[in-house]
Amino acid sequence: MTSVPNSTSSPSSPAIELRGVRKAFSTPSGALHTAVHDLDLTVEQGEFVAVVGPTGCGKSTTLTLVSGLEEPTEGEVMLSGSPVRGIDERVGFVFQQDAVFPWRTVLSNVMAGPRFRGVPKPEAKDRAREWLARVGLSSFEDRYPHQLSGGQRKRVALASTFVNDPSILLMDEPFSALDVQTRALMSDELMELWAGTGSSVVFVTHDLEESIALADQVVVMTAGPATVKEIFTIDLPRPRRVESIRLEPRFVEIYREIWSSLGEEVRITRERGAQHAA
Ligand SMILES: Nc1ncnc2c1ncn2[C@@H]1O[C@H](COP(=O)(O)OP(=O)(O)OP(=O)(O)O)[C@@H](O)[C@H]1O
Repeated sequence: MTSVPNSTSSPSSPAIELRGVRKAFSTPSGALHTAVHDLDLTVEQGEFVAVVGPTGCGKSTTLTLVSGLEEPTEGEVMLSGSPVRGIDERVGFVFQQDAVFPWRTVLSNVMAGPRFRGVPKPEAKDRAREWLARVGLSSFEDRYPHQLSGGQRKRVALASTFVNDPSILLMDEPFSALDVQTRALMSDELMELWAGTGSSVVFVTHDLEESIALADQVVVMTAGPATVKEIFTIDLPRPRRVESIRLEPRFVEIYREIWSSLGEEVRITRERGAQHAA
């Protein structure tokens, strides 16, 4: 997989654009399985977009296409106006599993990205320490990942991503392994870290409350193979705090609206599952 420099980017183009995208995988039996089809999606520069949809519909596949880890079978994926060709240095990832090196200290983990990108060691260390301070882990820099809590490991993963100054951030259920309270705290921290970076975020989640609390737009995908069913603009003011905003009447109203769209797709997926089981 090649790493592509960002010399052809255009600041006026959308950060991410998928046009008429289809992705089919070949299955072990030799058949083709279409994961996403007719997918058109635009994420503007600096926008936070959450993607929700029933299980197995194609949300992660959509992210892997944007990341350059997979190529579309049909259609185009563009980042800042230029087609995606392999993994792009402008893109940062945070997944459900913590992408940390278990044999490296916290500081060394956060320095890894800048070092890989050729930043001299003293500067990489300064930048890593700055981000560790932002995520409240300055006094943990000499620990190893196994000596941290799940929330702390997630903070290391966030610091390790933000330290590379990504213009695009792809997040695939990053907080789903955490307990409910830590999850809400991490969402608040993510919003604080993201504010002012100008980066565009695509955040995949199963949690509709989380998606509304975080995003500018919530994209509802259909039962698989996925396409975009509906896009909801979240007109809640920022800054937001997850625990208080979810009690606001407007939040509850938005939740109902989106659930009436998403719930239908979830039912379709469940019924299909029941038919397979029958
Ligand atoms: N590499 C692959 N080879 C074959 N099929 C795949 C591959 N990756 C994904 N799929 C299939 O494509 C479909 C979409 O998968 P994907 O992981 O994108 O769904 P998802 O919406 O992220 O699921 P979940 O919500 O459960 O995490 C599924 O039916 C899955 O089995």
